[in-house]
Amino acid sequence: MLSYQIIILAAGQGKRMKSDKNKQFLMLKGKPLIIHTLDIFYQDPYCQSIQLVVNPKEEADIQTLLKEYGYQERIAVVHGGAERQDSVFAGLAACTAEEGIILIHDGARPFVSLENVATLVNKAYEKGAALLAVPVTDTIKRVTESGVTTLDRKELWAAQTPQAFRYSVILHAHKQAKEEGYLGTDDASLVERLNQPVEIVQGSYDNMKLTTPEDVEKAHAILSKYD
Ligand SMILES: Nc1ccn([C@@H]2O[C@H](COP(=O)(O)OP(=O)(O)OP(=O)(O)O)[C@@H](O)[C@H]2O)c(=O)n1
Ligand SMILES: C[C@](O)(CO)[C@H](O)COP(=O)(O)O
Repeated sequence: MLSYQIIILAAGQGKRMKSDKNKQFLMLKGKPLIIHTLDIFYQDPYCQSIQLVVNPKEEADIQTLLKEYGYQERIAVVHGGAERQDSVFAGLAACTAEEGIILIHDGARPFVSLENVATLVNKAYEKGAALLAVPVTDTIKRVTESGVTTLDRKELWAAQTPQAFRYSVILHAHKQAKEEGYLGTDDASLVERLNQPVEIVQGSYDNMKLTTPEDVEKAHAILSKYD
């Protein structure tokens, strides 16, 4: 098994969660969301280092949490930017070893399995870029000025994180996107637009991102399965 570095993103505003505090501080079964996510990678012996990207205004609260949960080794706190892509770029710039495999993961996805992470890392090593994704279960309509059409569901996958890359591949893709003013909704899309191969690794529907208040109930249900 190969080791990897990971960038964990927690510098967003969590606006869609409509909560009084940022979503990474939301308590799930007595523990903050961001700690649930960190727990996963802290127990992985193949995780060499963590760049935790945060909003500078929340750094003090994050540092308090890291101290409380004893997470101070192998972790560096980095300041994020206005867009998710800016935060990833800050994380990439802060990576210590500028080679090997780098994972990029949403702090708001606390249920990824280490089994899926291991498959993903191997695939990225082999192909340069890979992401976890799940087949879309809805019927998806494309709505444009010329009307409504139905996309072929067999071809549709919902992108998740982690997404994994050889460091040189993702750094180059981010630099190109920055230069050209391109803003993507994930990191794999920055590699795709350079016509470089990106592989899908089938993940789990449990690897949800907590985005809206309804997701908190779903997250509690997932956690209950492991009680
Ligand atoms: N400028 C940003 C924006 C997002 N993120 C992180 O990227 C992940 C996925 O983003 P999303 O769920 O969209 O989070 P927010 O941007 O915080 O949510 P919202 O769009 O509702 O404000 C989150 O863990 C979030 O903290 C980040 O590090 N920096
Ligand atoms: C990369 C990602 O997880 C894709 O699902 C991303 O964080 C999506 O963010 P969004 O703002 O909820 O599209």
